[in-house]
Amino acid sequence: MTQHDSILIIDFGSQVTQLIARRVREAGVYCEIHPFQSAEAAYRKMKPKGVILSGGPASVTEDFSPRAPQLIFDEKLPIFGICYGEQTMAEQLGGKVEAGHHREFGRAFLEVQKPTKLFDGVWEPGTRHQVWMSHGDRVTRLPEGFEVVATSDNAPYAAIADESRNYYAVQFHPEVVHTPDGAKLIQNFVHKIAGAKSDWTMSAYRQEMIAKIRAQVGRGKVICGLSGGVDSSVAAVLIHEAIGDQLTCVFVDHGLMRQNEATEVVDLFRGHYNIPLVHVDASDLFLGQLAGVTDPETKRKTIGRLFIEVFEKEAKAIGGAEFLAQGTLYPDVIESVSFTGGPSVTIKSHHNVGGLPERMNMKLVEPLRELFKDEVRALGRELGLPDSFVGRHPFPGPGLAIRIPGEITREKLDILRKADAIYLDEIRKAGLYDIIWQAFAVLLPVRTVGVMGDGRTYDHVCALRAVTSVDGMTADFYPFDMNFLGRAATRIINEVRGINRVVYDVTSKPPGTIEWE
Ligand SMILES: Nc1ncnc2c1ncn2[C@@H]1O[C@H](COP(=O)(O)OP(=O)(O)OP(=O)(O)O)[C@@H](O)[C@H]1O
Ligand SMILES: O=c1[nH]c(=O)c2[nH+]cn([C@@H]3O[C@H](COP(=O)(O)O)[C@@H](O)[C@H]3O)c2[nH]1
Ligand SMILES: NC(=O)CC[C@H](N)C(=O)O
Ligand SMILES: [Mg+2]
Repeated sequence: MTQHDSILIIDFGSQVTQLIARRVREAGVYCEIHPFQSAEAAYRKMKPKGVILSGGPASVTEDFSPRAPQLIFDEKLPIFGICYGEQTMAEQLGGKVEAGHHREFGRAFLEVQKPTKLFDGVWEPGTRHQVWMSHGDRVTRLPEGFEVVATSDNAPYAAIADESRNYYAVQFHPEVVHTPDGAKLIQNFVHKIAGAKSDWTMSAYRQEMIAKIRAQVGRGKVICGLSGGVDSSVAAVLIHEAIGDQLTCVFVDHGLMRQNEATEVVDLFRGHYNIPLVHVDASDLFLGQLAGVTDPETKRKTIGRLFIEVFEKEAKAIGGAEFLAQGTLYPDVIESVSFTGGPSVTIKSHHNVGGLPERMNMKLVEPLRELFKDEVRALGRELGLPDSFVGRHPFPGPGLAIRIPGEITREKLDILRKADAIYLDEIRKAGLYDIIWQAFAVLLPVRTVGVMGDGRTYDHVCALRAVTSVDGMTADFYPFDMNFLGRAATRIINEVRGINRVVYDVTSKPPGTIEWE
């Protein structure tokens, strides 16, 4: 891979470290997040132009709290510390931090005291700006060479700088949208202070990945599970561009797809691409094994196992394949090494084909593992994928199975497909599809009494869900206007036999999850 100018982000476990990476990438600069424990090795490998230290839950006043590797100071790199990053920087360079009695959470106002390269073209001395804070500790003595460049009511050292060494640190979080000018400060750091060039473009990425895939795969054969979702479609098209017909895609119709989805995905794909695509109708297999299953985890595990069976069979049918392509994204990679990980509980076993390669003895091809979802979409556009693929809402691997709490039957699947199609149709007509991150209908295992045409009905309840999100990790319910909801509900009840009541889900994540199971 050609060497890009890059920024190393050292993670101390903040909930929003990924946002720092997004802001740096938006500035056109390649970056990687590494936990503080392995940051030194990452530094040696990456040779970054600058380092950003993230926030984190620990307190530098505690024994054995995390520190940045001494190497980054010895190497005289430009450094930008954020929150915990400011605190550990201050401590490591000879200043002092105290566990504060002045906690600040949420919105705060910053008073700019002095001009700095960090504020260049963004903030003038003497002006006030909204920032977002989330801290209990604070810096109480500056290390030598530093001066205060901005203050807030509860953080006299809200922004500090040692311009001669290119060291900058802030107590607030510039990476979140609640700091409206934060992205510009991060841009100033990566461009004006660290001097990194904006060479992180999807067209460069495409060329590099093609070379990399060719080098990895050689004359080998690759199979790729194609769902019609953004990630697997982009991965398939990119790999095909690299190795042509050494790639075979497999679309598994498990009978849990939305209305017309199987034909649409297969037609659209075959219509646009000359990529060998096997369409497996496995609905009898999946629905048969799911009969009588009501427990959400058992459903998910059954589906995961059957996916493996089907892939194994298809790989054999093409005479074996040495490689399995997956649309793994950067957030998946980070989560699996996350510093905050600890003994976390399993909320739900997300279906993915992660278990496949070991069982099938295959090597992984993961051309998207350095990208965020929005970058995958940009790469998809760069590759000329139609909007019908690139702009699609995510759809879970287990499909409608996890949108029918309780037992799954063909009849319930039919009812849900119709309701879901009407709901999405109304969303498109209202021009909301691209604003909403994900929307779908859920068929509840509850029947209620209604009256239609003077007759009594006793039918299912349908719940509608729509969320806004950035990456699916957290989400808010979408605040539809009541007229919209009324319109969608009326159409569903009138047009779908089997549903006589519609409700709207107003739960955010957390505490809810996006899917119901
Ligand atoms: N019906 C399917 N047939 C074949 N492979 C599938 C199917 N459903 C899921 N997969 C595989 O599982 C992977 C994970 O699914 P996931 O839904 O996370 O990604 P996606 O469908 O590619 O994109 P999106 O998240 O936008 O839906 C896919 O990339 C694909 O390889
Ligand atoms: O490929 C997938 N396999 C799964 O098993 C799965 N479960 C949930 N999802 C999708 O992930 C996002 C977050 O969902 P949850 O808040 O319900 O965990 C949402 O976008 C969900 O649709 C899945 N995707
Ligand atoms: N968000 C943070 O980085 C918090 C840092 C530190 N834990 C504090 O409370 O001050
Ligand atoms: Mg999907």
